[in-house]
Amino acid sequence: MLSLFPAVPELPEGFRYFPDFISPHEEAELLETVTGLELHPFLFQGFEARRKVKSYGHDYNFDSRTIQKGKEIPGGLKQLIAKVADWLSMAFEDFAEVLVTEYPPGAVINWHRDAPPFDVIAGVSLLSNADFRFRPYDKNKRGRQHIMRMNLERRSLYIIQGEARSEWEHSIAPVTEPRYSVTLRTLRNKLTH
Ligand SMILES: O=C(O)CCC(=O)C(=O)O
Ligand SMILES: [Fe+2]
Repeated sequence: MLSLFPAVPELPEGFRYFPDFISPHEEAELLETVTGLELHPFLFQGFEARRKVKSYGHDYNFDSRTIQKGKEIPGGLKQLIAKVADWLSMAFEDFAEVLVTEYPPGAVINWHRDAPPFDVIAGVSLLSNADFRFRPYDKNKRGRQHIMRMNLERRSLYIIQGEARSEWEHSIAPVTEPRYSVTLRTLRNKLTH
């Protein structure tokens, strides 16, 4: 049963985790959609990461640090977006950006906070589990004991907002099996175009 009570109370404030947010059938349908998309290696300051991405709705450019209107959201993702919006009592349109990421075996996402223009982050995991980590953003508060780890299960949903968004960074350790994620993000300030 899905419940609004956080399943992982010891993780940072503002992080919520809901295992089995989608059914195996919904996961299979989403996998059909995401494996049919043309993803490209994530590029940052000329460095090519092993994970592949594609964003829809709006695009954040990491080099110019600006946000622009992007590609149309694929039909096969719309039901998921509606389900997440419903679950959070938000509107479909609140999710300005939809990011699809593919992690081939060995791929990671390094320590980061998501880009400043975004506000709430919702992540759905597909195909395999991941070793998801948090550490304080403030270097002075960091130590080995401050890394919090959790097993992010396939078909789960997580939400990052509040302190988990502003005071903590997150990362994913090298995956051992292929994994996909669909990340939905709201904007801090509504765009005028
Ligand atoms: O794959 C995930 O669930 C995490 C993705 C992520 O942290 C990001 O794209 O900012
Ligand atoms: Fe992130």
